[in-house]
Amino acid sequence: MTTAPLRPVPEHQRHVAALLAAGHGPDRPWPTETVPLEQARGRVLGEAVAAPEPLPAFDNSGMDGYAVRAADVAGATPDSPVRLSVGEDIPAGAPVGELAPGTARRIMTGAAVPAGADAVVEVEVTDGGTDTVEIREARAVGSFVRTAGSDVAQGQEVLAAGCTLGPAQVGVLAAFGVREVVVRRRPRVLVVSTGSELAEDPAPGSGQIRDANGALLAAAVEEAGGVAVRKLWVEDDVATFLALLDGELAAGDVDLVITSGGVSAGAYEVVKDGLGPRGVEFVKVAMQPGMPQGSGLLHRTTPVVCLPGNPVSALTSWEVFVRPALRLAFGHPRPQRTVVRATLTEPLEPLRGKRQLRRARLDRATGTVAPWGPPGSGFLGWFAGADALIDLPADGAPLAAGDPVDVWDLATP
Ligand SMILES: Nc1nc2c(c(=O)[nH]1)N[C@H]1C(S)=C(S)[C@@H](COP(=O)(O)OP(=O)(O)OC[C@H]3O[C@@H](n4cnc5c(N)ncnc54)[C@H](O)[C@@H]3O)O[C@H]1N2
Ligand code: MOO
Repeated sequence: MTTAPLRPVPEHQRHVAALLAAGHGPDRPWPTETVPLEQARGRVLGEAVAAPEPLPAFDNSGMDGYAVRAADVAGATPDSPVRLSVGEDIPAGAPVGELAPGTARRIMTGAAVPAGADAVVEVEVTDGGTDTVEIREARAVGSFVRTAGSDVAQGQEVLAAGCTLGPAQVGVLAAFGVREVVVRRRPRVLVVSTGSELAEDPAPGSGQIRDANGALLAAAVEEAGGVAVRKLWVEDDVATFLALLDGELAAGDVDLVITSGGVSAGAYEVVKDGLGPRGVEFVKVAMQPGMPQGSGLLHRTTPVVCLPGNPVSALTSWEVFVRPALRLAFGHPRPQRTVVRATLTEPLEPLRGKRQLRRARLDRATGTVAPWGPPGSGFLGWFAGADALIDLPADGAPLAAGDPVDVWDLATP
């Protein structure tokens, strides 16, 4: 058997990224949809939002105290306070009139500053009076007055297209009375697990296992900002597999197909045997885990990425090839995981000829990283206890405890 050279990881990353971005670009951006504000958290904003009104909408008090004319209290000191008669209270939410010259009005935080007032004196430097008030310190014009538009001016771009909507962004939209938001449509992903060993029954029979990859990849899709439209299983039968894919794609609601299993060198490689003749490319990438990979277009339009079946290989391949490419395609502002430099807690030996991604635990406080479990691709239990991947370049010198390494922080949003 001849062996083709392994494809370098960056080359396959570019390949998958180009595949997923095909058909989208500045002229044909990812489609958008309108969702209620309550469902917008975590979504990518589809178009910029300009402030429909100033924020705050009216001059209001930043303190509980007294609305005054600064000139009326200009000479106030603790030894020589100024006494003013107190007009009607201004609680927050109350409509407000004017401030008569030479008087003060009690005002609460957030209440509208009356016309004529140009400063608020906080209650702490007064005697708190309700008929008259003794003011013990002068305050400059504008003190504790939050002027209209001082946060966001009317018409100002408050959120840029392509940002993600977290609590602060959702909050500012609510402050403007925005009820619906235009967001990028979540990429719709069909997840297909392959393998006759996968049991549908709760109790697998002899030689059978449960489908871990379906749930794992559906969760990965959702975590990346996509939606796993359907999660299916198919046995190792090429005709059944192809019929299933053709039927699913006919529904027209799938942006990407992810398969797992059936891509290596065995006798029953359903994915490779079924999709190879349809032009999907199967290669070996210089990576461990995740060496065998497939990618191409189904029906000339829908990208398919075929991941290896070992669960650790499937998830690592997802992280390295699919997640960044998918997020880039639909315009997520942070397609990549954060990569940090951290100090190894124990020695590691890089592989010859393959880049290796080792499951690890990252201590973000101390900047240290501990390999977590063996390097083999069957150790899903160990992966479940990890929160990072140590990225070891191929052919590196042996690393000692205390050496710095690149680490992908899987906890990054
Ligand atoms: N002779 C060779 N054998 C293998 C090679 C090779 O180059 N030459 N590559 C190895 C590598 S590396 C990997 S990775 C695997 C990839 O295998 P496949 O993608 O063909 O996957 P399967 O054979 O179907 O399954 C592999 C392994 O994973 C389990 N599996 C599959 N699907 C699921 C699932 N949905 N949930 C849980 N576990 C799953 C499956 O039972 C196998 O144990 O090939 C090596 N072999
Ligand atoms: O390359 Mo495979 O994904 O290690 O086991």
